[in-house]
Amino acid sequence: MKFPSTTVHLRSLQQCPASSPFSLLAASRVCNQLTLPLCARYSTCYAMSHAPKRGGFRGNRGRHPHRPNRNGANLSTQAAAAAFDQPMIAQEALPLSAVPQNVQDMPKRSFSDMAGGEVKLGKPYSSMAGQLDKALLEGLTKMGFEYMTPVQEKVLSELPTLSSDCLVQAKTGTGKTAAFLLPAIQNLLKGNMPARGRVGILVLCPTRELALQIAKECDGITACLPRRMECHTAFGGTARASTLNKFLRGDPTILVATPGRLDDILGEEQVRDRFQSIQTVVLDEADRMLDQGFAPQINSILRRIPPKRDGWQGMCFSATLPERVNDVVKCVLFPGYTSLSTIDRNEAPTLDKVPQFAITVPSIQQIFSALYALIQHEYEQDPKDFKAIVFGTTANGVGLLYDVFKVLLPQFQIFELHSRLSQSTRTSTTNRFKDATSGILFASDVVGRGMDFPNVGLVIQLGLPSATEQYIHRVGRTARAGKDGRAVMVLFENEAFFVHTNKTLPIKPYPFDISATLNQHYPTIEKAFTRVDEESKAKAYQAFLGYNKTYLKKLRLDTKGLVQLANQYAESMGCPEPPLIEKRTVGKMGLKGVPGLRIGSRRED
Ligand SMILES: Nc1ncnc2c1ncn2[C@@H]1O[C@H](COP(=O)(O)OP(=O)(O)OP(=O)(O)O)[C@@H](O)[C@H]1O
Repeated sequence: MKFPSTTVHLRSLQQCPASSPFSLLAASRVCNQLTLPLCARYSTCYAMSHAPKRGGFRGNRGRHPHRPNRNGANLSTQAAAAAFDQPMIAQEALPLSAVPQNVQDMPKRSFSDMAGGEVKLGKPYSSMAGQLDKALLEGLTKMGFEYMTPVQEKVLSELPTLSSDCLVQAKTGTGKTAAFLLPAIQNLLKGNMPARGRVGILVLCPTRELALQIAKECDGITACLPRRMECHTAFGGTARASTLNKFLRGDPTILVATPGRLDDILGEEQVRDRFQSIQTVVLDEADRMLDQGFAPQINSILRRIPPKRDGWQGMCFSATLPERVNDVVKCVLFPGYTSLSTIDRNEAPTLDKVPQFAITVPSIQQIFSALYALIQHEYEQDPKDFKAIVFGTTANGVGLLYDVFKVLLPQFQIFELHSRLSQSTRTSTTNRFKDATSGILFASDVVGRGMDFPNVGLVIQLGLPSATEQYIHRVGRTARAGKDGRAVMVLFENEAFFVHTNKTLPIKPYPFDISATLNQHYPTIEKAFTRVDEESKAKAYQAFLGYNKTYLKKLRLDTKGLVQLANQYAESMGCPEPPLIEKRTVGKMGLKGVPGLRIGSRRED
């Protein structure tokens, strides 16, 4: 294990019984709280213990401290060592008798509470008194945000002014949302508040779920302001008229929107009028917002709101900022903008503490049994509060996984989230999975970026992610806010190139050989598929063809090979013959005349 080499000024050492890592951590927290007001410089007291033989203290996922840690790391030591990046000047830790008996009495959700080690402690928010409005600080306290995360600290202390243009990169789950909301809101509070009914801050993000999540965090931050600051949302999948009505009748000082719906409602002059006092435009998941999919809508939005030269602030945030982004950010950032990053140039872009693995099976027909075996194995290793996300490649593919795995794994609470569901179902499932202590979510990329599902300990990716960045964001659904997590890819032979071509990603072969168990699962899986609707299989088959058609070269396949592969996939779903596919669809996919397809209509006349 690598420890940071920063010099540590150890001023005081307090010993406590080795058998009690909880008390140890609690003592260090109390020490931190007591020393806060005393120190002009930031000071921290750290917990460090000899971990039990095979593992260590697992952080605040609520595990028993003596349970073995599957990652094999001594986490309490790791946490303390990582935290050693900060000088220690605590005068004296308290005797253990002074530590509250119930660790849950401690402030919740503070990164300093988390023994994960990756997210180092930042300055306390209380040190921002005078720079951030008192009511905002109160809101943060209520949310349990006691210390700044590194990206929050960087943005709040290194931006030339709180209204400066910036491009900011920080790893997934490290608090970027508050890092852009705080300066933008503070900027309004210091005299730039728009008139009633006008938008002061516009946040653009790629999905509806993320828009709701950002709005919720915004409401938390502004909760203690003496005058309510309304945060509205605008996204597709909801009635346009009611969104518009709410927006026009309300006082949307902050608007969080997805590009399509905003572009649509900006067609109304009344709506455009509301943007005349805009102060800040944020692109969250900026690389996604500026890619070819969204760029036309973003450009159209930017043409309809006051021009950049009017002086509004542009903020672009993401965990992934590939080079190509620099060419396009100029639509929202003026030259000379501030670039901030908490990620070292040579560092892997994923969280260091997430062990990442890949399982490669020889044929596509083994993919379902491999996933089944993997989930079972992971669960057996760590059954308490088992909460996982399984990403599939397409909405219909995910729908199929949900259908079969709810039969295969009746002991779990199973969820599905993808674009083929109604918006109300998507919203309620998102909320239920956020609140769930355990369960398995089968998801498409609608929740691949930005979404914060607390305590997800495992992310599985089945098949190829659409890009390296997407892989990184999906992995980032685990180990958020300083917690632990693991990530596993399940690929078949032709897809294995992903691991070899992405050398910067620390993906290792899965440490347990599941291949021996695959055969024994076939009958169970076969049986489960008899309970899955044929239409669900047909849709998944078609989606499989469409998705993999875009990767033909990388998969080292021609169109004939692709159809053969899809037919094997259908066979593994228990289809006696390949599902019918409409002539029109075959044409659209560019598969006209390819042998192996069964052309015809599935609709019963
Ligand atoms: N200072 C803080 N103290 C405690 N918790 C925090 C703090 N800042 C953020 N969080 C929590 O950490 C989690 C992750 O934050 P957030 O969603 O903003 O991360 P992110 O960097 O935007 O992630 P992604 O790259 O996936 O979009 C959330 O639950 C958030 O409420």
